[in-house]
Formats: sequence, structure tokens, C-alpha cells
Amino acid sequence: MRRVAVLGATGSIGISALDVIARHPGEMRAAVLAAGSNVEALLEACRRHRPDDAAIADEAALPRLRDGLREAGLATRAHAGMDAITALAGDAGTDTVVAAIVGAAGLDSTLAAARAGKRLLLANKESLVLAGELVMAAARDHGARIIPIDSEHNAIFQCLPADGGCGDVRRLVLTASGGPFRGRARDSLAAVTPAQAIAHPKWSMGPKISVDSATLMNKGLEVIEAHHLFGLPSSRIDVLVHPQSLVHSLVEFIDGSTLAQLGLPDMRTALAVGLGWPRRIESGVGGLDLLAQGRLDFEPPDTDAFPCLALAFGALDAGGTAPAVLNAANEEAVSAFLQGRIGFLSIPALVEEALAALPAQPAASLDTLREADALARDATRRALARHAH
Ligand SMILES: NC(=O)C1=CN([C@@H]2O[C@H](COP(=O)(O)OP(=O)(O)OC[C@H]3O[C@@H](n4cnc5c(N)ncnc54)[C@H](OP(=O)(O)O)[C@@H]3O)[C@@H](O)[C@H]2O)C=CC1
Ligand SMILES: CC(=O)[C@@H](O)[C@H](O)COP(=O)(O)O
Ligand SMILES: [Mn+2]
Repeated sequence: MRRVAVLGATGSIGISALDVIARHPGEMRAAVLAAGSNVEALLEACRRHRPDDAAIADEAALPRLRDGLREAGLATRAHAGMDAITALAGDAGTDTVVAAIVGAAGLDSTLAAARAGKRLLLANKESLVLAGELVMAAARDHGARIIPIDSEHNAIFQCLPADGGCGDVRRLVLTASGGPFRGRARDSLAAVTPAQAIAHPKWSMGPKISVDSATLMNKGLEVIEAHHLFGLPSSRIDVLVHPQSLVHSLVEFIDGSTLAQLGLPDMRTALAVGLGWPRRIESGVGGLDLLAQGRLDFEPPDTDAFPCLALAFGALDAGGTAPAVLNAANEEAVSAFLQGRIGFLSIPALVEEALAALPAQPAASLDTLREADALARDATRRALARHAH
């Protein structure tokens, strides 16, 4: 029986993971559920999946979590705080961790799961952007098996040989939907609203990643993520806009062959690959009817209208602390945009300012990266006033 910890259980990825797990009752169960602050959604998931442990990051929510579990007649143990979630990520009671907390808040639990040698279904791309070398080294040193869940990286994982080796790979091609503002000129984006930005044309996702898709920062984060997962330099990672979001990414090999993975835009496929690996298991997702879809289009990304992609390539090439600064500034800027405090075009502007203010330093340790993250957040929060509506 596979025993799975679902971190970020109340979010878009967490709910999809629980859906797949529930389709295989004899083979796997959700033994640990964790969330940030939405205690009622966590309780609902507990009632449905009856985990051994439930944890909420917001410590003030612990009494309600305890009461709700008792009212439901569940023996589930209640925990609170980020340290408790990190401990559960590394606890021997589970063999598999779905890392689906949003943002840098997911780093500690990702590292704990890697250090505990778990099967790590990694959706939390920010932990790789922030500390990719350390996460990959922890997985290597402790025998953890990282299976990428991000749809593009999961597609590449499926196209690579079974040992995951990239020796015969010429380049990776990450596909991008182009987001809700594809085809629009930069100036026309000044007044777009958070509601417009999170209305992704193809995927149903949480608000932060939806805004990242709209700015194309999501693809930039994914380039850095691909660099760490597959060990290729930025010069061998390309991005192609594919508005139908049916081809999830491509691998070009040295003999001229290109392999791609296709499927409907539903994250349960990627999660089923991770949960069932090396077997294929039922995910609840139907097949692809290419005749009904009609066409597959491709175009280059518009880096003038969407400068975040180039900023991310630049941060990857600068190395050291630069990706951590990029990620932290972006998280702060996206949060301010979602709160209606700044405009859409201020997101790339704030990230660019943070990268200029905090030039790349060697990323000697986790502490160095955490400090870069904190400095970038401070700098971005201070700069918000200049960008406020
Ligand atoms: N959604 C998608 O299709 C895809 C997502 N990803 C990645 O997966 C991750 C999750 O994305 P998504 O599911 O869309 O996000 P959501 O916003 O839908 O969900 C985020 C989850 O994280 C929890 N959370 C937030 N802060 C904390 C915290 N401090 N401690 C513990 N839990 C916390 C939330 O809990 P609460 O509800 O209590 O706030 C929620 O369960 C992101 O890194 C994203 O980039 C990657 C590819 C596709
Ligand atoms: C589902 C997934 O993996 C997302 O990261 C998705 O790729 C977002 O779409 P964009 O291609 O628009 O960023
Ligand atoms: Mn993706």
C-alpha cells in the first residue's frame, strides 16, 4: 500500500492528487494532509480521505482543526505550524510526498522529503528555482526519486529513457499556452485586472501560478526548473508557445528524433504518472481526440510584451542567488497585484529592479539563499510604494 502525504491538499494540485489516489483504494491512501490556513477545506478533505495526520500552517487554526476532526469522529492527529508540516514531509509513516504547497513556503518540506529518501512528486517549482542544486543533491544523496509533476517536466520525464539520462538529448522544448493575454501589445496590458489575469485559457490552477502564466514568468520559472531536473544549460532549453495546451513539451534527441507527450490539459494525468510509476494507472482523464481538436499551432514567445521570460533566462545564466531573488521578487509582486495594489506591468518592473539591486552572489549554502530571498522581499515591498496605483 502506497502511503501518500499530500502537502497543499486544499489547492488545485492537492485536490487533483486526492482524486487520483481515491481511484485506487487497494493500492494507495492519503495518510497525511497539509494546508496553509483554510481549515474548513482541510477538514472536508479529512472527512473524505480519513488521513492519519492533518496539519495546518496557521497555528491559530489548530483548535478548529482539532474540534472539526473530533466532531467528524476521526482519529486523525492534528498538527499546526510549518515545522510540523516539514516534520511530516520527512516522517517514515509515508513513502510518497506530493509537494504542492505554493511558493517558497514549500521549500523546507520539499527538502525534508528529499532528505528522507521519499518518492517526491514535485509540483512546487519554486523550491527548485530557489534552491535547485540543494534539492537535487539531497535527493541524490538520500535516494529520493523526484518525479516532476509540472506538466511540461512530467511530459519530458515521460519522453526520456527509463534511467532519466539526457546524454542523447540535443534540446528540450517547453511549451507555453501564452496565457490569457497572448497576442496583446505590451501597452494594452497596463490596465488588466487580477480577474482577467487569473482566467487561464486552458488550465484551472491557483491564483499565483495563473498570474505567472499571464506574465510568462511561469515559463521562466519552468526553464530554471528544467535546468535543475534534467541537468541541461539554458542554451539547450527552448520555449515555444502552443495555445491549445495539448502538446505538453518535447525532447529533441541527437539523431533528429523529437518525442512529445500529448494529452488533455488536466493535471491528474501527470499525478497518475507519479503515483503509479513505473506502471500506468487510471487517472480519470479521457483520451485525446485530435480530429475534434483540429489543429496544433506553435509560435515564438513575445518577449517584448512579456519580459519575465527573459528575466528568468538572465537569472539562470547569472546563477548563484539570482534565481532566488527573481522568485522572491515575483512572489511579492504577484501578491501585490492580486491585492489590487499595483498594475500588471509593475510585476516585471519590480522583478527587474530587485535583480538590479541585488546582483548575483555565489549560492554557498541554504542560509545564503534564504538571505537573498529575504533581501529581495524587503526590496520589493519597499519598491511597491513607487508602483502603487
Ligand atoms: N495548479 C496547477 O495546475 C499547477 C501547479 N503547479 C505548482 O504547484 C504548486 C501549487 O499550485 P496550486 O495547486 O495551483 O496552488 P493553490 O493556490 O491552488 O494551492 C496552494 C496550496 O498550498 C497551501 N499553502 C499555501 N501556503 C502554505 C503554507 N505556508 N504552508 C502550507 N501550505 C500552504 C494552500 O493551503 P490553503 O488552501 O489553506 O491556503 C493550498 O493547499 C505551485 O508551486 C504551482 O506552481 C505546477 C504545475 C501546475
Ligand atoms: C499545468 C501546468 O503545468 C502549468 O504550469 C501550465 O503550464 C501553465 O500554463 P502556461 O503554459 O500558460 O504557463
Ligand atoms: Mn507547467
